[in-house]
Amino acid sequence: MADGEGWPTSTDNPAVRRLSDWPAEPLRDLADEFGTPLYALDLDRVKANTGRLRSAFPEADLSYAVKANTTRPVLETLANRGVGAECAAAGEVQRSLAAGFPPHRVRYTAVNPPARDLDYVCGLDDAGGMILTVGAMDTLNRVAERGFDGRLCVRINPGVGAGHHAKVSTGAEPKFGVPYDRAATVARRAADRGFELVGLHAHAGSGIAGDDLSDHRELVRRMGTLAADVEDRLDFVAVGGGFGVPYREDDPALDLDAVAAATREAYAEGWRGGANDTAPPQLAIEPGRYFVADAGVLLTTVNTVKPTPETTVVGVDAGMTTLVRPAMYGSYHAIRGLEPDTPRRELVPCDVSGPVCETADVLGRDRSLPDPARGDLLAVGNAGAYGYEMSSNYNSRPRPAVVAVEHGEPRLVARRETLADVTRFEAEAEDS
Ligand SMILES: Cc1ncc(COP(=O)(O)O)c(C=O)c1O
Ligand SMILES: N[C@@H](CCCC[NH3+])C(=O)O
Repeated sequence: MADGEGWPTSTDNPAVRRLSDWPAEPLRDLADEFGTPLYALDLDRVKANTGRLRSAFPEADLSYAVKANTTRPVLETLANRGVGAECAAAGEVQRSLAAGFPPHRVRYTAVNPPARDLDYVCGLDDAGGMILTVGAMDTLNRVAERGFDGRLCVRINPGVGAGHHAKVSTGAEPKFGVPYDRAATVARRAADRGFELVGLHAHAGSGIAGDDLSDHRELVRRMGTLAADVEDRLDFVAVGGGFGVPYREDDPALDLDAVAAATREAYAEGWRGGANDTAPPQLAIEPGRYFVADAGVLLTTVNTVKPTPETTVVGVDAGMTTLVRPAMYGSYHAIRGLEPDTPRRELVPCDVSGPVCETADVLGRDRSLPDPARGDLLAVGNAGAYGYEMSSNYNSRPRPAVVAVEHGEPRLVARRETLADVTRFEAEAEDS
């Protein structure tokens, strides 16, 4: 592929990139060169998404929820643009530091943190300025036991949640954060114990849609009120991520400016409700999906076509071990045929199914695809977020490869696993 050719450019910055917007030929070239199943990531789109977040929220501190996609080029791209890293585990902290996020731009949000995670984070020599977010008094005690003397943030359970599925609505789930009515006390206690309390944090859930921002507003309002109740001067109030992207081809794009306006208004309302006439702490946001979802597609090859009385089953080489979201949440991902003659083929109702021995292993049900044939290449949309990241070795399936494209130039970022990789961590049988 020649430089800049074939891919929508980063200067072309529409609010959404749909699967139908991806040019077919460069995707076919990638599949030819790297094989399938293959995740393809367009780094220029990640940059464009970053630009849109920045212009909608110019006043906010912007972090990336690393869990959405931890591949090295994505992390490097965002670290180079001054975005912070919001991490959910020691491994994410390690990856973020290695990719160049300065420690003071890294936050570790510890949810029931395993001892090994706390040992790693509290023991970092070069952790200067890193922020540890705790969501329970018990976690605060464990952090204190390890002599943590860095910056601290308290995660709040705001009592309102939102999200595309109950399984990812976190805001009201007792597991996450200090209950709202105890939060000011816990925050004050942390400050009294000598911790440098710099922030408060909450996250409603993942996949907030634009048509109903009431829960998001309520969360932000409550956080504004709480910030005013905490006597210590805070640097920031993080109101999470969760900005949704359109998964169906005709879903409307999220109106980011409207989300930003609602966030701003609700924050000011909460802060003023606390009868405080000083400026509030800086707002902080930490989207994951929004940065990367539409920057990625999953390429997969048809290996079986089976007409049945109900539908045509289209067997492909990617499945729930490659992309688990359809099986896990019933999520919809657009699927498109990429063969040059697809426009001339008749549309056929299909189920696109993977190779795993589970009924849930269907990437798309009741889809209309150009009359499928063995060897056809298909693309699955919005695969940049929580795709490769949630892939697994179930059924002893090797994980797919990942390729990143920047200015039209592809480079392999994760090689395809082999059968030998699948058993590489097995302890050798002891000689008897
Ligand atoms: C604490 C926290 N912050 C940010 C995110 C990012 O969410 P999303 O990828 O939906 O923006 C998540 C995941 O839901 C999260 O748990
Ligand atoms: N993994 C979820 C979203 C993130 C949940 C983490 N809090 C998804 O694919 O939609």
